[in-house]
Amino acid sequence: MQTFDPNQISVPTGHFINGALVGDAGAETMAVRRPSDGQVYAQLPLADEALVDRAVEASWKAWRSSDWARRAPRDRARVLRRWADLVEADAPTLGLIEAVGSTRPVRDVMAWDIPFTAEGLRFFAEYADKIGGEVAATQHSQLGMTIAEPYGVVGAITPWNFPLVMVSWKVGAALAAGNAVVLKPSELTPFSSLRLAELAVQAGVPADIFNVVQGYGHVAGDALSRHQRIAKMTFTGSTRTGSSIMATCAQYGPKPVTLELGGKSPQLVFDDAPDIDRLAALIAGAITGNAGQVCVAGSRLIVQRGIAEELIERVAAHFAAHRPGPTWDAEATLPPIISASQGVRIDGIVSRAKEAGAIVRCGGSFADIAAARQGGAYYLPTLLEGVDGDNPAVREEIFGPVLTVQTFEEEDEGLLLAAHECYGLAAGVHTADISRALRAVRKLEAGTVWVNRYGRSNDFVIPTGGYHQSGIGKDLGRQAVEANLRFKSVLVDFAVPV
Ligand SMILES: NC(=O)C1=CN([C@@H]2O[C@H](COP(=O)(O)OP(=O)(O)OC[C@H]3O[C@@H](n4cnc5c(N)ncnc54)[C@H](O)[C@@H]3O)[C@@H](O)[C@H]2O)C=CC1
Ligand SMILES: O=Cc1ccc(S(=O)(=O)O)cc1
Repeated sequence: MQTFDPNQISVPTGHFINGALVGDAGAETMAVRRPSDGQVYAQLPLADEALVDRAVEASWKAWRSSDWARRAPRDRARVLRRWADLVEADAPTLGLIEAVGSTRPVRDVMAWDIPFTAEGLRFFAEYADKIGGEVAATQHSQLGMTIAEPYGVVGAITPWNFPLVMVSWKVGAALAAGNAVVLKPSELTPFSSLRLAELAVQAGVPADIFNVVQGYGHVAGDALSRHQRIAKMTFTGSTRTGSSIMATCAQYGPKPVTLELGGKSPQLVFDDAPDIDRLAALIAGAITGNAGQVCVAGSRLIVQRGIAEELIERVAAHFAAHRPGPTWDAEATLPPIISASQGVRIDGIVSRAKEAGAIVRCGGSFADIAAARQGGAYYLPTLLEGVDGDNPAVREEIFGPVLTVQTFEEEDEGLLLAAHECYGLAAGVHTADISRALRAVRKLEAGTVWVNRYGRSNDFVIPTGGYHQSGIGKDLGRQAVEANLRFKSVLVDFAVPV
């Protein structure tokens, strides 16, 4: 059953500058495809350096001349809350723009992405007046203090896997702290952020305080990172691109970066893990959700031998039960891969994994369904056994529904397997033994450790971010707001006669 007709959805296109959609007559454009069936559904103007400069200069002028940074934080908070309300009210439009152009099934967009976008904005609104400077312990004739101040214009570059949610996390934190933002969304999912920007203006965000430029990463994203008026960059995406942005920020600044990057997150399961049925569903869901296109996807199952076969069998049964299909198919449970080339990349890693000894327990190929024959890419949930730490499927971020399995006998052996040579984004630990769980929490080198659960709740106060090559800094939490503030030290000598 089809929940909406993708051919009936029209999307806003262009850049968003000075509170309105902006075309760019004569500019190069790109055909944007629906991931679900590979069909071109809109054209996107591509920003060059001059367009990026125009958007950033406009934001900088607005930041200097409007009262956005100077008004009481609670007044910014009120605008963000209104924005959140508009996002929820606009779900019938915003949600369909998101679902038609991304890998997010419309059911999930309405139940998760829209509420998470709105609640994320509310969370940052609540923090707007909660973070301040401090009074220092100085001699009594002096007053020493720090004052929290916004940076100015923050540059944000976001990925395609959760287009709306990622934008709300980056932009919400920066605006709450009193910054202006110029956003470059992924060129693969560019449109929902335009609608979000329209709603921001309706909510009362002053013109040019939130601008959006569209285009390729190596052109528009690079121009944004290099721009002299961009005081800080925040990015989510691959480790490779994050490193390149950081190098650019060092060369053209230096300016600070927040980077939320790749992962290869382990699910460490002990023999005594509670409720094997629930656990199997959780392990399967953590790698098939959004077809594995999640930075914190639980992509490596590391399981103690006593429970291994029973768990693997149940996880494989969940995998086999999936029904791939377009984001508008009400019965589909597995969404598409974002693009044909990403599909080829996933299949390439699986092929190399097999050459290196991996045994395919299930999946291991594209799904042959009608939407795939039209041009969508669907990869079957894949379970790979017989892998060691050198196998490409264990080492490389796949960003698809591919789970590797490794088994162990002793706790230390399991913890050793869970450690990855470069990534440290998230980890799951499953055991009924609280001491063992806490030992694992201490030993795992990961930015987030979930015990007997996996994945985010709506506790936005818990930050997300990686260790090692999985990133620098945090999205969400108090830390995300702090990362959008700089602290000025002030010392007043009031013993001086004036
Ligand atoms: N951590 C996460 O949530 C994500 C991780 N990835 C990983 O990255 C792999 C490749 O996917 P891509 O879409 O190519 O990721 P990417 O990291 O290259 O792209 C993410 C964003 O960065 C921009 N970008 C690309 N090159 C840039 C540059 N030189 N300067 C500034 N901005 C630039 C893109 O336009 C997009 O907006 C995936 O297979 C996956 O492993 C991808 C998306 C999200
Ligand atoms: O892929 C992006 C992403 C998804 C979820 C989370 S978390 O569950 O909040 O850690 C973080 C990033």
